[in-house]
Amino acid sequence: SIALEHGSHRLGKRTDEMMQTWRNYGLGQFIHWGLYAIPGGHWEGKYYGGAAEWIRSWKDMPNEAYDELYKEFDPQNFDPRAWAKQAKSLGAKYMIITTKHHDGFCLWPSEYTDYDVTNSPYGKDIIGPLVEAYDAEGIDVYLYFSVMDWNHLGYRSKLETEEDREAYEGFKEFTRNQLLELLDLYPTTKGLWFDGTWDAAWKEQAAFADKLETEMREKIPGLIIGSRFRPDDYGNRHFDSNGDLMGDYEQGWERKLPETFEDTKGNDWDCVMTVPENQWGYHSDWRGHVKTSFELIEMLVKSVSLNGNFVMNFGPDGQGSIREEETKLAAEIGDWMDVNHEAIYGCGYLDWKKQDWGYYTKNRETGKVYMVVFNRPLNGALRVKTPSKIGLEKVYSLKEPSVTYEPEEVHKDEYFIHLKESKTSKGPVVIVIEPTKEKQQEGTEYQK
Ligand SMILES: COc1ccc([C@@H]2N[C@@H](C)[C@@H](O)[C@H]2O)cc1
Repeated sequence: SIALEHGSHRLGKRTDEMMQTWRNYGLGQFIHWGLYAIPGGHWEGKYYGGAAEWIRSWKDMPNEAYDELYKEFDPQNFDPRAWAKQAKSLGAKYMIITTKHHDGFCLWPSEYTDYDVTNSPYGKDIIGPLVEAYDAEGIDVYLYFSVMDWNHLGYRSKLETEEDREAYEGFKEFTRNQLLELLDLYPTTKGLWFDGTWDAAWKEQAAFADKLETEMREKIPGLIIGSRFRPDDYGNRHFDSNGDLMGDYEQGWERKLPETFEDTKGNDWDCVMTVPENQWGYHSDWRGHVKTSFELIEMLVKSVSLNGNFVMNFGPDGQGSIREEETKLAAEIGDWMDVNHEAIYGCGYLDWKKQDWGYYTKNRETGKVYMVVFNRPLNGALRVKTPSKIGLEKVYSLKEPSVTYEPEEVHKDEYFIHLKESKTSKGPVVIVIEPTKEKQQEGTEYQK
């Protein structure tokens, strides 16, 4: 292997309490909110087809016009307790909030820049009340932070001249100051979700990022930081030059999902997902495919079945309101979670053969197996193939445990479970299997 000073510092998974808690979340809420929500994907009557939070990079909108928007930021409808209550009913166990997106505007009162909420008409901290409201609902808070910062004069995407390098040193110090400031101001933060770290300039900062990550972890022991923060000695991110995972979990699944367990390399991971095809910040005119609650529930279940967390994005509008499409989805998904959360929280991958009817999840604590059925077979028979020596002790409906099933053994270690569930149930049906304990191989019995 290649000698690295700033590569992965840990082989294998973190097994501490905070990471176990993270692993068992299942469902999270992403919130993208900032100045970009004011134009909402339009400028001077023109429609912007890109991601709304990237409108500053649109040729039809001058940077100067965007950079004046902070003078209009006054979200009188902002109600953090309402947001937190909605997230609770959705069933989210954690929330990731954009403290600073690529535009550099800070939703918290930062000592290190004037480009923050205190200099907007709104004038008050946004992050603090959000952290408080979500903590009160028992939803863990994580802070999204973009290293790339279009507002800071020292930011560079690449370091070509001596002047670049000097300016960038100031930018690095500014970045460190802001991150340590965030952890001081919001000490109940459980982790950081980094973005904007693909630039060549940042990829040269292995030593700086490594030291800073260590400092942040010292400030909040157990802090959870994904693979997207630091580059290794050769500028490799997510996986170091030896192929080992950087950070505590893989942060590579943005608007896409792994297909197989092999795709996850057995690591912890999260998938962050937009409701439309590609809008994180508020866009007032969603075009193209908007996902239904069935699609989002399937992505959630698929994520959990492959040992990942699924983080659904919300983009509040410029006044601080959650749009009606997201409110409707939160209610629909929440209704399904009310009945079926046992198949999500604390669950993960089960190594039984994947079947066409849907996904298995396994509760890590109890060993209970959940069949989440998205595709009812025409013959109503759900095929289950277990590893040899594992039987199906008890099988019943999660929603109505009095509805039990007698599996029909159709081959060795292969069964049909004949669906009885009423077709009226909205969303996928979940069947619980309590598998028989693996029978001891002969001779392995310890002497009594
Ligand atoms: C270069 O392509 C992208 C795509 C999306 C992003 C940001 N990551 C998502 C989590 C959103 O914050 C999006 O703006 C950045 C660069």
